[in-house]
Formats: sequence, structure tokens, C-alpha cells
Amino acid sequence: MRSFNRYTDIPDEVRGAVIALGNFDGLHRGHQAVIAQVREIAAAQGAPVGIGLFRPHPYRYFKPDAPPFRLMSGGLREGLLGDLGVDVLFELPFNVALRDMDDEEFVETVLHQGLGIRHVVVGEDYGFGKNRCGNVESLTRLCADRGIGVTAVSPVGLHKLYGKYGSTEIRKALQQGDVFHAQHMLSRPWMVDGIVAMGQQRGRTINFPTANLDFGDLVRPKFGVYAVECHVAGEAEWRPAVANTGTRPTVDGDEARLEVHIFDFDRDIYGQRLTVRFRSFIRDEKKFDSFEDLRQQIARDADGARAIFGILRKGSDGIAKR
Ligand SMILES: Cc1cc2nc3c(=O)[nH]c(=O)nc-3n(C[C@H](O)[C@H](O)[C@H](O)COP(=O)(O)O)c2cc1C
Ligand SMILES: Nc1ncnc2c1ncn2[C@@H]1O[C@H](COP(=O)(O)OP(=O)(O)O)[C@@H](O)[C@H]1O
Repeated sequence: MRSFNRYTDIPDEVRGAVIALGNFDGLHRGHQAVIAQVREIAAAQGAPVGIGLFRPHPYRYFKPDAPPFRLMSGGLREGLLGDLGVDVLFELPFNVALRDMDDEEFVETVLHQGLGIRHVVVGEDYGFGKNRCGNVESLTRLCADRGIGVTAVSPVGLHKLYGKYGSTEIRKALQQGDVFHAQHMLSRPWMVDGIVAMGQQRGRTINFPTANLDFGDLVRPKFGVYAVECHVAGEAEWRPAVANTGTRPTVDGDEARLEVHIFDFDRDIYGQRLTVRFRSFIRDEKKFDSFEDLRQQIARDADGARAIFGILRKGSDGIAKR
């Protein structure tokens, strides 16, 4: 997949693309249906499959102080877009110039002159342009004037049992610790990735070293303990682990963090890229009276997570214990 962070000087071979416009945060089942529609139209026209999104997320641009809300890092989103058959990603810089374009200017300057788009796919309720002055009706008219096709897709991914598939619904599920529901809507486990950072180095003193990640602008899941799997960059497998998310009240932590203790693993991975996928909620985070009480609870949590993965704990002799 090729990616561009501009809408000028676009090479000829990626002009004429069929694109979906949106934020695609999470790339959930609803997003996947929209992208499938783009693939279908692009295949029929022999055109590149494209995505047009804004960076930073317009919500963040307008509300710099709003709480973290993203469902995935830019890197994960890019990787998954490639897996979904997207050939070209236009990450349009959301700045004063873009913010101030009305619907006609956006279609003319960005879609037509800039990217040379052939066809646009959006959701029925899509709004765009200065103060959201543009909608599907104006987009269709302005695009038609320039020979650009428009397809508006009706809400996709309604599920009779689980309701709507949407980024807001997934955020809510994660804030309730309901990683199963989030996983269902995403069609994959919820994942957090980042570079392993230094902590207070107390974990190793109780035989539970933990690799630490910052959530950055990602939504905070319900604080507590989870069974997770970890992927260390460069390795082939996902390693089972137990994680804590939260502010670590027992040791007076501050910023919310994700800490993972990877089972049967002993390596320095500071500075390495780690991806964590959430499998199951175990318990709420709490403040313990002593570090020793916390240590004992962590040992029980680790056994609980091992049980979820169906793996046994190895004793000091290296033999699995019941
Ligand atoms: C499985 C697990 C569960 C944890 N649960 C809690 C908890 O309920 N409350 C808490 O204050 N800290 C909890 N912690 C965080 C520990 O306080 C933290 O990992 C420990 O202080 C070591 O971190 P450090 O090496 O950065 O100092 C948990 C850690 C793990 C690995
Ligand atoms: N099983 C393991 N799970 C996670 N990290 C491990 C493991 N074994 C060794 N490590 C390493 O130890 C570090 C964590 O040790 P810890 O004492 O908890 O320090 P910190 O407070 O800096 O996280 C990790 O960042 C990683 O490099």
C-alpha cells in the first residue's frame, strides 16, 4: 500500500482511484463493509482502491483537551488497511486550510484537482466541509459536475443480537471491560501497540517483571486485570500474558499505563515494539494495603490468565505444576 500525507503532486498511477472517505478508527465490521464496496467498484473500473482520511482526527483538532478516544494507533490502522486490499491511503493534513474549505472547495481542490478521484464511497450520514456544510446530497451534485461518481452506503453491520457496529459502541464496551463485545464488533481482538518503556523496576523484584506501554491517545479500557497475548516485533508467535491497566493505586502511580507480564519469558525488551491483544477481563484494579498483598494477588491473577489460555505454571524445576 502506498501512502500520501498531502493532496498535491499525486503521481499519475494513483490518480483515478475509488476512495472511501471517513476516519476508519478501529476498522470495525461497518468500516470493512464500506471498504468492500470500494473494492467492488474499483475492480469493475480497473481503478486503485483508496482511503481518504484526516490527520489529526478532526475531533482531536477541534477538541485538543478532550479525553483520549482513539481505538487504534495509526500504524496498526495502516497495516490492516493494507490487509483489506487498500492500494493507496491519502492521509490529508487537517489544518486551517482544510478546516476552512466549504463543500464545493473541498470537492474541487482536494478530490478533483488534487487527488483526481473517480468515485467516492461514504456513509449515508456523512458530513464534511466548513462547519459540516456538506452532506451526501451536495457531495453527489458537486461530484457529478466533475464526473466523479458517489455511492452512499446505508448503515452496515446491524446485528440483531448485538446492535450497531460503531466506534462509539466499541469505546463503550472497552470502558466496561467487555472485550468480547468489542472483539465481536471489531472482528478481531482489541489491540494496543507501542514501544516498551521503563517503569519503576519493582516488577522484577517480585518475580513479575512487566513490560510497560503508554496508551497515548487511545481510549482507556476499564482499569483492571486482563488475559492478553503479546507480540514482540520480529517474532512469529503471540505469547500469552497477564496485564494490568490503570494507575497502580497501591504504588501511587499517576498516568494510566498498560503493563504486561509475559509467561515463561525472560528477555530485555525495553525499546522494542510490542503489540498486546485483549482476550478476557479478569478483575477490577484496586488499592492493596501492602505491596506483599498485591504480589500475592498478581500470582493468583497470573494463574487465572494461564487457566484461560489452558497453560500450566512451571515450577522452579521447569516441570509444569497443577
Ligand atoms: C497482573 C497484575 C495485576 C496488577 N494489579 C494491580 C492492582 O490491582 N492495583 C495496583 O495498584 N497495581 C496493580 N498492578 C501493578 C503493580 O503495582 C505494578 O506492576 C508494580 O508496581 C510494578 O511496576 P513497576 O515495575 O513499574 O514499579 C498489577 C500488575 C500486574 C502485572
Ligand atoms: N516475562 C516478562 N514479561 C515482561 N517483561 C519482561 C519479562 N521478562 C523480562 N522482561 C523485561 O523486564 C522489564 C520489566 O521489568 P520491571 O522490573 O517490571 O521494570 P519496569 O518497571 O521498567 O517495567 C520489561 O520491560 C522487559 O524488558
